[in-house]
Amino acid sequence: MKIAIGSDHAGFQYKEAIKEMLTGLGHEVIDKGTYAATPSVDYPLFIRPVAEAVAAGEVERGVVLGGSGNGEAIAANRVRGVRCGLCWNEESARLCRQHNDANVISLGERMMSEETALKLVQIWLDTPFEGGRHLARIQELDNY
Ligand SMILES: O=C(CO)[C@H](O)[C@H](O)COP(=O)(O)O
Repeated sequence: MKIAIGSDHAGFQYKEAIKEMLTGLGHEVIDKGTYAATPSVDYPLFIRPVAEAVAAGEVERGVVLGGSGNGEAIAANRVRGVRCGLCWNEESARLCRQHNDANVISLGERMMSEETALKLVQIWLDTPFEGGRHLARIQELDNY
């Protein structure tokens, strides 16, 4: 799968770890930055390109990271066609695929261990969308 990834300074360390894991699993990863833990940078500048790549179909999925993941999810969801879920545990990662067909995941590096972050990305990648009653709901997001 082709996956775009981006973070600010606060998500940089996990971005690198997730990138390594995804590459090891055979995915093609497009890194939209930031490219170092310092200096401090503004997350919209690095998250927006991930979301736009997903919306344009250049990649199938996107991973965004920051300190909390909140602003990163907000930034990604400003792009039409993006459904970004902020995830904090295994169930939230599973549900954002099953119910929301989330094409972008947002994680907070200051909120969880690196091991958890890697696990949540794996779950989000492996879990299919349920469809059914959830299909009309996600369609209404764009049709409203
Ligand atoms: O999670 C974030 C936005 O939601 C940012 O990573 C966080 O706000 C950065 O904080 P600081 O400038 O204090 O390092």
